[in-house]
Amino acid sequence: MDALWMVLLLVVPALLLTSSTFVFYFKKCFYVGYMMILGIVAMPLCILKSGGRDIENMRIIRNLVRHVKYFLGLRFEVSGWEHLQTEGPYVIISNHQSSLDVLGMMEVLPDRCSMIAKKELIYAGTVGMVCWLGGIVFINRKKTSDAKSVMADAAKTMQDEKIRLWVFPEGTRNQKGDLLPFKKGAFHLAVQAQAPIIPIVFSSYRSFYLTKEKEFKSGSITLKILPKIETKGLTTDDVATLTDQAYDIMRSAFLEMSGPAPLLSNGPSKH
Ligand SMILES: CCCCCCCCCCCCCCC(=O)SCCNC(=O)CCNC(=O)[C@H](O)C(C)(C)COP(=O)(O)OP(=O)(O)OC[C@H]1O[C@@H](n2cnc3c(N)ncnc32)[C@H](O)[C@@H]1OP(=O)(O)O
Ligand SMILES: CCCCCCCC/C=C\CCCCCCCC(=O)OC[C@@H](O)COP(=O)(O)O
Repeated sequence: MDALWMVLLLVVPALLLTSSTFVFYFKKCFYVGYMMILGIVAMPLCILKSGGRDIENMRIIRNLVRHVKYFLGLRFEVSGWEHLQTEGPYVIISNHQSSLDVLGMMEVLPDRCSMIAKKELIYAGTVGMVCWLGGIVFINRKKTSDAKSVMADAAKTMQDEKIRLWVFPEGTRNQKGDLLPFKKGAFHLAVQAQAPIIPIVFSSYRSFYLTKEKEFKSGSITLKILPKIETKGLTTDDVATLTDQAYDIMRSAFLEMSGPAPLLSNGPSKH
């Protein structure tokens, strides 16, 4: 009987820990569960600091989230810090591979910067509530006219309240090894606010995080902050060119940092 318990208590966990599928699900569940717990901690702190929804709450969120990378075995290397030394409002754009991107965002998130997110995120329990408290702008991706009007309001707020917004121009998570064509919302936003765009490129996660293969190892992520793209004087007519310009710059940086894309059946096209 004792031997059976020995097997159950030592061998089974040892086997589980060497199973990459088990580690994958364990780390993912830990990430979601721990972020939910951090959400419980963040809520009262945000309410006490600002009394409700306020972009200043992002400082609390940033400070609370920054240590999570250690539990997941992730390291971030950031280059181009000087490009974030820009006064006033701007739009940050970055590629989007996974919800793990939140950890990288919190490494470099400037003051008075919130995000544009899909409206479904507000229902993600305590994380959703904290997103609301942090001033995240929620858009309905299925209704372009609604999303456009929310983003037009956001452009005005950026100017009036000197805030920055982070947008994922791919519009969805993507781990195909190349950037998806960019949606135009981020570029309309920057032109409407007459604010520069600061591109940030996350290197590929494929050396440590593979969703199909159920692998989640320790790994290192490079974040490259690129020089700002000015939009002063640009109008709606310039948005398509601006989108192409940002896409080309970010795609080159992504491929340079991450190696060439794996062969896809349909190669990337711009729009
Ligand atoms: C303590 C624990 C707590 C932790 C909390 C941590 C917080 C972390 C939060 C992290 C948040 C991360 C969230 C990530 C996401 O949710 S990504 C998904 C949501 N984001 C986006 O979708 C942004 C990118 N999408 C766009 O910008 C789209 O353009 C959109 C506005 C949504 C419209 O969609 P769609 O119609 O599909 O796009 P098109 O680009 O093809 O546009 C169609 C035509 O409309 C014109 N357009 C677009 N936007 C605008 C605009 N703002 N103003 C005017 N016109 C606009 C566009 O030009 C197209 O017309 P033409 O073809 O040019 O004629
Ligand atoms: C319906 C709820 C939305 C799912 C969120 C699940 C709960 C997550 C809880 C903890 C994780 C902590 C970080 C949360 C931030 C997640 C942001 C994110 O990555 O959203 C996905 C969105 O960019 C694109 O969605 P799609 O790929 O188009 O789908």
